[in-house]
Amino acid sequence: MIRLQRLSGGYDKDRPIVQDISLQVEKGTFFALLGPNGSGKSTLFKLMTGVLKASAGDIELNGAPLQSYSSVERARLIAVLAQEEQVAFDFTVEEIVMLGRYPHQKGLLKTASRQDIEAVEEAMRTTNVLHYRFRSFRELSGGEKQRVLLAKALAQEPTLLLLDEPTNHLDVRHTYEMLDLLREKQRRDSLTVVAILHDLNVAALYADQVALLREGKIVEQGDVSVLRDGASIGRVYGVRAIAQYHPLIPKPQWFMTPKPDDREPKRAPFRESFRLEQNERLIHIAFDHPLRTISNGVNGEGLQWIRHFCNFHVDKHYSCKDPLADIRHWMEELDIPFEQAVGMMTAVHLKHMAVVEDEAGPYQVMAVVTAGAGNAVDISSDLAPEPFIIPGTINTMVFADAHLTDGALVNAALTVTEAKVKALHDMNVRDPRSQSMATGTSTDSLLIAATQLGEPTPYAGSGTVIGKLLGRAVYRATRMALEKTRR
Ligand SMILES: Nc1ncnc2c1ncn2[C@@H]1O[C@H](COP(=O)(O)OP(=O)(O)OP(=O)(O)O)[C@@H](O)[C@H]1O
Repeated sequence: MIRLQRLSGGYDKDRPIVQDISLQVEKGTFFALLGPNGSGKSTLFKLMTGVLKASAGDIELNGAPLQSYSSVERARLIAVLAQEEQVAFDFTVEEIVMLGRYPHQKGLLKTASRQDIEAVEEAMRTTNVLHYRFRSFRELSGGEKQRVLLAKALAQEPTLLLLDEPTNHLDVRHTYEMLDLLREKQRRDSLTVVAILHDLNVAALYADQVALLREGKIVEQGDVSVLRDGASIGRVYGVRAIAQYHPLIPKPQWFMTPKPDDREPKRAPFRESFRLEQNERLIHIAFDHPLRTISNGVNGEGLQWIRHFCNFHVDKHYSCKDPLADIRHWMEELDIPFEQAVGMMTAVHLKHMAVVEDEAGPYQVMAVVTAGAGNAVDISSDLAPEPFIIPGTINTMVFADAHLTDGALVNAALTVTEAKVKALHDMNVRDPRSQSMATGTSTDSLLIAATQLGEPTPYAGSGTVIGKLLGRAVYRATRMALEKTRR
C-alpha cells in the first residue's frame, strides 16, 4: 500500500538525512519504525507525507506515485499524529477532532455534514474523550491532548495512519488502551498503521513488521522476531540488554541491564550466606541475597530470583484444594515474603531431612532432601496415573555456588533427576501397583538455585564438574533421606 524505493532526503539538498531507504507496508499492517534519537525517523515521516521533498528515490501510495495525488487527496488518505502538535487558536476538543474532517468537506464554507458529525462522534467515543468534548484543548494534560489528536486522526478516516510516538505522555493504561484500539482499527477496518516508537517492548507486542534505523539507514527489517537478536539491538542503541520471550505470548521483550555497580558490598562466602532452620512444621533456608532459581514449587514456580526456600510439612490427609493460597497464608504467618520464596509441601516428617554439602573446583553445592516412597511410581509402567494426590514425597532442593545459564539450570534439573532415579534404584524402591522399579513418586518437587557468582557455565550435565557435584550430592541426600524415613 505504501512503498519506498531507494528513498533519500532531508532538510538540505546536499546533506540527505535518510539514505537509500526501501520498504513496503502492506494494507492492514502495523509497521513500527524504530531507532535511536536523531536516526531520521521523523524526517522519513516528513518525506512520506510530502512535507519534505525527496532528493532521490520514489514513494508509491496505493500503486501510484505520491506526487500524483493532490494535497486534498493525500490528506484524505493519510492522517498524521505528529510529535508536538501546536494548536494556534483556543479550540474545544470537539472542534479539534472536527478539523480531521476538513479534507472530506466540500464547498467554500466547509460545513459539517451528517457523515462528518458521525465520524467525529465515533472517533471521540473510541478514544474515550467524549466526556471532555466541550473543554478547551489547551487546558488538557499531555496525555489527554494525545488522545484528542488521535481522535482527530481517526475522524479523518484515513487508509494510512502515521503516528510519531503516539504513546508519548500516556500512562501505562492509556498506552495499552491506545495500542489495543489501533490494533482493533487495523484488524477491523484494514487500517495501515506506521508508528515511530521508542519502546521496543511495545513495538514487539503490537507491530507486525519493524524497521530499525541508524544514522539514516535501515539496519534491520522484518517481522518482530528481528527484535530477538540481542547483539544487533545492543549495537544500534549502544546499551547492555538481553531479549527473552514474553512468558504468555510468543513476542520478544527486552530487559535492559544497568552498568555493574562497583560499590556493591562484597558477598559473604557461600556457607555464611544462608541460614537453615528446621522444625516440625518447616524447613526454611534463607539466603542473604536472591538466587537464580528454577523450580516446580507450589509457590515461586518457573524461573525466578528467590531468597527464601521453604518445605512445609502437611498432614497425610491434607486437602489440596488450594495449595497456593495455603502456602502463602503460612508464609505470611511466618513473615516470609512469598514474592521472594519457593514453597513446597510434604507429608514426610521434616526431622528426616537429609543435607549433603560438597565442593569441587570453584563450586560448592548443598542438597536438602525430604523423601518418602509411599506413592512411588514407575513412570514406564502401563498403569494409568492415580488421581489421588499426596503432597510431594521426594522434595529436592539443590543450591549451587555457581553461575548457571538458564540452559544449565535445565541441564542441572536433568542431572539431579538422574541421580534421584539411581538412588531409588539402589534402594530397591518399587511401584506398589506394578511392582517394578520406581523412578520417582507421583508428586515430587525440585528446585535448583544458583548464586550466579563466578564464570557463567552453559552446561551442568554429568560430563561437567558442576553436574557431577550436583548429581552426587542429590544421590547421597536422597539415599540418606529414604533410609531415615524407612527406619
Ligand atoms: N528542521 C530541521 N532542519 C535541519 N535538520 C534537522 C531538522 N529536523 C531534524 N534535523 C536533523 O535530522 C536528523 C534526524 O532527525 P529526526 O528528527 O528525523 O530524528 P528522529 O529519529 O525522529 O529522532 P528522535 O527519536 O529524537 O525524535 C538529526 O540530526 C536532526 O538534527
